[in-house]
This record gives sequence, structure tokens and C-alpha cells, in this order.
Amino acid sequence: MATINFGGVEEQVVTREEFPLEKAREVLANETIAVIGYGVQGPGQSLNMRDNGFNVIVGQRKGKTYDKAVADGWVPGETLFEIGEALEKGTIICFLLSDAAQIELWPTVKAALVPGKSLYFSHGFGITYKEKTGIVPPADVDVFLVAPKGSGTSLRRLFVEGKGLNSSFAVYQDASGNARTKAIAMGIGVGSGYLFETDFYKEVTSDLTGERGTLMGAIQGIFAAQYDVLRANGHSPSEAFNETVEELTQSLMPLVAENGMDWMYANCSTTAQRGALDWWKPFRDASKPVFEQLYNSVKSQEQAEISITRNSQPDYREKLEVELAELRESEMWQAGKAVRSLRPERS
Ligand SMILES: NC(=O)C1=CN([C@@H]2O[C@H](COP(=O)(O)OP(=O)(O)OC[C@H]3O[C@@H](n4cnc5c(N)ncnc54)[C@H](O)[C@@H]3O)[C@@H](O)[C@H]2O)C=CC1
Ligand SMILES: CC(=O)[C@](C)(O)C(=O)O
Ligand SMILES: [Mg+2]
Ligand SMILES: [Mg+2]
Repeated sequence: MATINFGGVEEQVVTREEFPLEKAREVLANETIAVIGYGVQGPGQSLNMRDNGFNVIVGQRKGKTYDKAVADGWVPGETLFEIGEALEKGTIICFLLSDAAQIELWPTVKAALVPGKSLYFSHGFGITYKEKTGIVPPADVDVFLVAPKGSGTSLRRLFVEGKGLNSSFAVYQDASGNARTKAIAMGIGVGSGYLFETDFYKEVTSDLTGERGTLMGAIQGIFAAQYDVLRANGHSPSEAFNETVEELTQSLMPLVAENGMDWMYANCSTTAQRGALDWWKPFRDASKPVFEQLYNSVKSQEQAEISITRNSQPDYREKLEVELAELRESEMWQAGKAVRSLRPERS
């Protein structure tokens, strides 16, 4: 573990230097890694591990996603199987169905978990909310997680570009005495940048907060609020979208990603800097109560309950699509579509 000072707080993290890919390959040399589910994380993690030289198979039910797996180079009967067969062949079972679907498949997975196998998650959800999910693994298997901090789509794209997302890892059950090393090896195998340690509860609690907050929920909320105010005051959709979203994603966020907020500020006008420095605190103060409400709703398991109930309905995909279409068809995102089509690299 390397000790890194994160803003004055020292933390132990695992880097690729101290745990190189060759070591990860050695640790998992005798394992058959079965990736169950080929939705978003499934492809990213399985393809990265395959390209990294691990022994990987995919278990996916027949249908559109199964065909996608074939198109990605997984060979039926060799590296691609129905879920039951993959569960039988795998020694590390990567449970990468959606969190709600994991509940339904759990009895099947549990039956395949003979002593000596490992159960791998990419979220603390199933285990933390075990009273709701019924996911209680047998005592004689290792149970750990590696949670890439980003979409499986980005995990794959960055890997192909020679970059990597950071991931957290956690051990819930160490039956073999080697669970932690296996977890880290899996983390390196899926293409993580560095790995930081957590536990299942902290992973799910921070993750549910982040995705409902600044990463996805809050960002759309704040975009919509500013866009609406600009439009209500007579600004065109094009002007409102550029001033709300396009400039942020194309110009300013890459600067934040590169070198932090003050660096982005420093590359803007003194007029902008004066205003931003004066206004960020009112925005923080206005939104903090909502973040506190959100955190409490995660902590009380209300968010888990909602997620399970809503995503277990037979028509949840159709309903999600209706809500996504509402976003897509809103004036702001339709304006965005037009703006994107005019980016110089697209014309
Ligand atoms: N989407 C992402 O990028 C991230 C996901 N995670 C976690 O990774 C895990 C997997 O999530 P996603 O990749 O988003 O999953 P997903 O929602 O894309 O679904 C994965 C697969 O589940 C299969 N499936 C659904 N219901 C099924 C059922 N009843 N029986 C058999 N197969 C079924 C689908 O065919 C699909 O291949 C979850 O624990 C999630 O929280 C963690 C980090 C990011
Ligand atoms: C991409 C990710 O890490 C999220 C937002 O937590 C998720 O998809 O669940
Ligand atoms: Mg996440
Ligand atoms: Mg998440």
C-alpha cells in the first residue's frame, strides 16, 4: 500500500506500480473468472480482463445482449455460456446483473457457490441491504467487491486509450485468507487506475449519494434551473444551452479535470473569477440542505427500497425509457442535440 496525502489526510491506496498486472495475473492464474451479466459493467470489465490476459468467461441469458457479447468476440460454448453453465465453470463469480435483478437470480447463484469459490460484486448494495435482497452468501466463500468509479462504458474506453478509472475495493468475507489479495488483483485486472479501500456499507452509501447528487441528479437539476431562468428572460435556446452546458463540458470541465478548480478559474477572465468566487458559496449553502436530505434518505435505506421496488417491476425498462425520453425531448437537451451537431469535428 502506498501512503498518499489527500488534502491533509493520509490514506493507504494500491497503485499499479506496487501491484503490477503481472502480479495480478499470478494471483488469479488458477481462477476462471465468470462475468455474469453483460449490461454496462459486464462488457467493460470482462473485455478489459480478457485483454489483460486473464481467464474470463461470460454468462448471459439469450437475447440482444447475448448477441452483443458474440459481436464483442465471446465464443458460444468456449467463453460465452448461459448463466447456469458459467456459474458452474467459474471460480470467481462476478455478479454484474442490475442490483434489482440480483435478487431474482440469487438462489441460482447461491446454489453454485461451492466452498473455495469467490463471489465478486461491483457495488455494496446486495450485501448491505441483505434484509431486503436476501443475498446472504455461504460462509465458506470469499466475498469482495471492486467498484469502478464510473460507467462501464468509460472503463472500457479509457482502458483502450491506455488510461484508467479509479476503483474502490472491499472485503466482506475472507474464507480463504486470501480474499483481499484476490480483490486487489481483480481491481488491477479490470483496468483500475489506483484502488482505495472501503467497506460494503460505505461504498453503497457514498455511491448512491454521489449518483443522486453532483454526478447525475444535482447536475441535471442545476442545468435545468439556470436554463429555465435564461429562457424566461428572453435568451435563445442556443445561447441558454451554450451558457449552461456546452461551455462546461467542452471548455471548462476538461480544465478542472486537468488541474483543479482554481486552475480553471485562473484561465477565465477576472470578471468571471470575481463572480464565481462570490457566487459559489450561496450555491453551496442553498444546496447543502438538499444534500443532507439525500444522505439521510440513503442512510435510512429509503433510496434502496425505492430502487428495489421500482426496478423489480416487469415493465421497469419501458418506464425508465419514458422518463429518459422526457429528458431527451426537453427543449434544453433538444437544443443540445443541435449544438452537438454543429461541433466542428462533427461537420
Ligand atoms: N452501470 C455502471 O457503469 C455501474 C454499475 N455498477 C454496478 O455493477 C452492477 C451491474 O450493473 P450494470 O452493469 O449497470 O447492470 P445492467 O442494468 O446493465 O444489467 C446487467 C445485465 O443483467 C441482465 N439481467 C437483468 N435482469 C436479469 C434477470 N432477471 N436474469 C438474468 N439476467 C438479467 C441483463 O441482461 C444485463 O446483461 C450493479 O451492481 C451496479 O450497481 C457499478 C459501477 C458503475
Ligand atoms: C457509473 C457509476 O459509478 C454509478 C453512477 O454509480 C452507477 O452507474 O451506478
Ligand atoms: Mg458509482
Ligand atoms: Mg452506482
